[in-house]
Amino acid sequence: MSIIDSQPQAPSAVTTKKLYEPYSTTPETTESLDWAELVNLDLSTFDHPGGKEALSKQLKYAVHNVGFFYVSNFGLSQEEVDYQFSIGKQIFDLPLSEKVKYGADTKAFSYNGYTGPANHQTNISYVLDNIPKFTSHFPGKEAHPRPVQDNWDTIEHFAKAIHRNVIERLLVIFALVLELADEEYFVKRHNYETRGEDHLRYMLYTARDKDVNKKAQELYSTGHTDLGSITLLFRQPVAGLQVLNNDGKYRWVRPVKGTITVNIADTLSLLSGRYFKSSIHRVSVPPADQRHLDRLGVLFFIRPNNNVLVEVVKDSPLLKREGVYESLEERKDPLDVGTWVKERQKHIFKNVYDITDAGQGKDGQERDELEAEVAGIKIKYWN
Ligand SMILES: O=C(O)CCC(=O)C(=O)O
Ligand SMILES: [Fe+2]
Repeated sequence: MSIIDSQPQAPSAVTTKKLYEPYSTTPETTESLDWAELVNLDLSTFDHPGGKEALSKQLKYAVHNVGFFYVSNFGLSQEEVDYQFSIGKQIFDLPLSEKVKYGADTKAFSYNGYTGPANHQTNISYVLDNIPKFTSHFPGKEAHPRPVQDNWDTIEHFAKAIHRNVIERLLVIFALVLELADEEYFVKRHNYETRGEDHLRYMLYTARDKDVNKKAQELYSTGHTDLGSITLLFRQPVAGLQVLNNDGKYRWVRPVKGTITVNIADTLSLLSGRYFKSSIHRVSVPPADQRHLDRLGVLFFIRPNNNVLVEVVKDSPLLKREGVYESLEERKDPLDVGTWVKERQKHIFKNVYDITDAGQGKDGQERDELEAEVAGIKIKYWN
């Protein structure tokens, strides 16, 4: 044996990974469900000559009419994605007493940290742990439970790779759809180092009893739109997510291996004069062959930087042709994203979580579509 072979191995990212078994993959449902037909953007073509322009053509219909799509070939291996699920599983396997030590400050309407029973007195059907951007504006790993602390560097690498490989590319594609002269228009407004309330979320829906599901009208989460720019969903093959189609019916969004499911959210929609569709979606109890399974997700909620104004992008030839500028309502006082996000989070905590969150709803209450005005902007939500 050579001297080199007998040297102790320096700890590396790979040895750290061996701390956990990969999250076991679940068989797909065998039920025939009414699946939504969504486009898939192959991001490996982005840098080819004419690649991003072709991708913007491919996405044009979906951003206006559907609001949901997939992306594939985003430069991270399946192993790296699976590992994120392992971290999520380790977090939720911790005893409650451990998780609540890192609870989100829900009184300040903050999302960052653990939210679940005991630090938030609602009937929510899921638990989550949110991690903000890896910038100096937020506390570091000490603010998160042990599995996050132990994997801090891996999570940071993952989050930043997603920003570079997926978010920034999609933001260029959106600018191309709007035919903007500056294809970096949205990228500049989502600068990683600038303060923003983006977060990575590990999220778990625990399988529930038949009776509880019935009381909750067979839903894990009621219809809603997300409030940021876009949401990315890494998914296990447990069906549940549904998108409201233009025909007024919910369709299932199939979890497709090797892809990320993406949906457009309210703030990006507002920046486009509501031309981009922020889709209403919800989470159903899974189909019969999967409803005994816990459902774990790894999600990214992306938002523009806090200092960005919530105002419609000027000089888009597409928006001009579509008559979007003519239909806009004047806003007198400017609104920045930081204020808008805070007001929306407050609204969600007060009106959605505290009144009826999806989990179990309130006895006998209908799930109504409601309208409200938050920071002078009309929104819809569902009880
Ligand atoms: O769990 C899912 O599939 C979707 C979750 C979702 O819509 C949300 O957290 O906003
Ligand atoms: Fe959502």
